Amino acid sequence: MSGFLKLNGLGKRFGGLAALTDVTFEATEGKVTGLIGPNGAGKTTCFNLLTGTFAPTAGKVLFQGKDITGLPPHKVVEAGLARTFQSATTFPKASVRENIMRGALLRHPLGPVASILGGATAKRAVSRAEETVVEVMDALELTPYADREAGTLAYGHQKRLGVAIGLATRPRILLLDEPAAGLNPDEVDRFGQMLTMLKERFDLSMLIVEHHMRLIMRICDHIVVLDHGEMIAEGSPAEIQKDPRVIEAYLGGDAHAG
Ligand SMILES: Nc1ncnc2c1ncn2[C@@H]1O[C@H](COP(=O)(O)OP(=O)(O)OP(=O)(O)O)[C@@H](O)[C@H]1O
Repeated sequence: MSGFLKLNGLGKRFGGLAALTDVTFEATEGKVTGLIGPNGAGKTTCFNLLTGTFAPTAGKVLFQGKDITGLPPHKVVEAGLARTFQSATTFPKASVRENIMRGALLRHPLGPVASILGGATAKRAVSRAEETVVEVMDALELTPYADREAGTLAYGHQKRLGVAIGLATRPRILLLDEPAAGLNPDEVDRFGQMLTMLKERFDLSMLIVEHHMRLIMRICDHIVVLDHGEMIAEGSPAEIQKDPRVIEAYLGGDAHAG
């Protein structure tokens, strides 16, 4: 099976609850794929299966031809697939620069021997990571806040830091989990422009879970819709907007359309 990021018959049960059933789609290289659906549809579960937080109970995940099903999170990152988080900062007491540096060192960890002995390889890895941090801070307009404690940043900047940490792992595909949640409409628009710019600048593919429909419709090339753990539609933004099953899922549920 060829393809970029392929989910094949993916399923997850939590005890008696089928959180995800037989989900099959592909996120294409160089494109932005949206994953949408009402609350409880299974979007976060799907992300957790892709990033190694949980192992699926059925199906496979293939990334660039390699079976990454059930790999632990650090192996998934090494394979080139990174996620950002809904709550932005992992280390609120560390500076913005240090937080991003942790991301940069995740993809190419120094390893215990190199860390202890230092040496040319370790120095090269650190200087490569430092270059990445500078580039990522610049792209996300976080350079002025480099030395600020991450936990003291304004909310919108914390969201950007969440993206920056994922981006610093130099992924081939970035998974964004509700990156615009809690932003005001102007901030959402700016965020959308920023994501489009990041995609070009870092030659990225993206898979994005988001409730802000305007943002999704504007930036996605392809959209997959889940409802009650099952795929009910996929297609272009124009196709999805007029799909009767999608309209019914949203009108019948308690989703907020943003
Ligand atoms: N760790 C877990 N243990 C048990 N049930 C879970 C767990 N994680 C998710 N679920 C259940 O799986 C279903 C799908 O949840 P999930 O969080 O994936 O949906 P979602 O589409 O991301 O929702 P939202 O838009 O509200 O974030 C829900 O019924 C949820 O209660």
